[in-house]
Amino acid sequence: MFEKRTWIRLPRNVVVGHGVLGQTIEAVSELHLTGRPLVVSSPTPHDVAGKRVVAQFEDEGYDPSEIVIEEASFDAVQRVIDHASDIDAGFLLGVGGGKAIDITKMAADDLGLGFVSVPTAASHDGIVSGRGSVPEGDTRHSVAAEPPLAVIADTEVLAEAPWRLTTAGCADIISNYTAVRDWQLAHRLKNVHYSEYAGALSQMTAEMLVESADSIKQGLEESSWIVVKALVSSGVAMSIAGSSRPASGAEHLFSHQLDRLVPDGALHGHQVGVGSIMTEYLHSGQKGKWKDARDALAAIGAPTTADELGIDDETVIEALTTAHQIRDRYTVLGDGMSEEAAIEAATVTGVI
Ligand SMILES: NC(=O)C1=CN([C@@H]2O[C@H](COP(=O)(O)OP(=O)(O)OC[C@H]3O[C@@H](n4cnc5c(N)ncnc54)[C@H](O)[C@@H]3O)[C@@H](O)[C@H]2O)C=CC1
Ligand SMILES: O=C(CO)COP(=O)(O)O
Ligand SMILES: [Zn+2]
Repeated sequence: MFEKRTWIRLPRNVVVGHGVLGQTIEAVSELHLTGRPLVVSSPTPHDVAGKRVVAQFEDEGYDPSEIVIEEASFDAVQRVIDHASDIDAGFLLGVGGGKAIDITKMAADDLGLGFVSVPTAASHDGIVSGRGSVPEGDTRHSVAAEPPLAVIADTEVLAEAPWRLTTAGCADIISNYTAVRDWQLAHRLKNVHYSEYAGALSQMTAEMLVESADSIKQGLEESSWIVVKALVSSGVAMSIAGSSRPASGAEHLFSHQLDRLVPDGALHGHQVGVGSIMTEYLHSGQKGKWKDARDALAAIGAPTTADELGIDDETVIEALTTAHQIRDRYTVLGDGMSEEAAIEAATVTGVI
């Protein structure tokens, strides 16, 4: 008997391009969201976009409220939930980088309210996904949450963000290669469900980004356009899979572990990029494709070494040898790397 079922949740409106922040009300009103909007952001995104979003709602006769959060934590999610309840919010808009968007996504999910994603940086592929990612103690939670009903990605805003945020977004996409390899490995060894569509979409997204590397240049708004479309595509792959598997393998475990060891370390995308050079080596050996991963990252100006991440060699080795513990996700790291093997992988690939 045929019993397969799937339920793919996707945003209804994905609005990308020059000046689209000015269409926020239009994109939202099409969704029939009612009640008070709550605009959630972090300090800089509040200044570059959050204030404008609030002003637009005021001009249109809504009664918006705002809250600025400083860090990604379950406490921050709770503060947003409490504030939303106090003001009787009708829907939430997350304005900012990955952390502000994840916090808002998770709060809206808990409250059962609509959520709109307004990225101010093309720095990660959570802008569209139905996942929220929050650290807690020794672990990292990647929790299912309703994806945004709408995404409003203004390339004018994204292009004015510090360039390193855009190269981080590129690296988050380039890491899809190793994420998919880990997923396929887990499928073969552990019978983890693998979606051919999600895997192929994720891989193709990385290929298209790498092929466009020559057009991804600082100061070109076109670059934000290319990167944000890749981030949307990667987020859709996660939605199809119903997990972050297509975009998060051992290179992400490595990065999450670095976040614990060095809380104010490097950007998420940059860390996963460097991680993917090493995990590609673990998959395919010295003569394998790790150089392609490194060259693709170097071509867009993303870090390829521990030094460029600003993280010391010992911490990289500690993160590599302990990354498998951070969550129950089978990858090429298996049940852990020995210190000698980690040093070998990091040295051969030039990471340390
Ligand atoms: N839910 C999901 O599927 C995914 C979640 N993530 C999560 O996202 C987070 C990483 O996101 P990031 O954006 O890298 O970090 P982030 O949210 O900390 O932002 C990095 C910095 O950029 C600043 N910033 C943002 N926009 C700016 C602008 N226009 N101008 C000036 N500064 C600006 C922020 O204020 C912050 O200081 C991690 O927690 C990661 O786990 C990443 C990928 C997928
Ligand atoms: O960063 C992500 C995909 O790029 C999300 O992955 P996690 O599930 O590992 O948080
Ligand atoms: Zn990521």
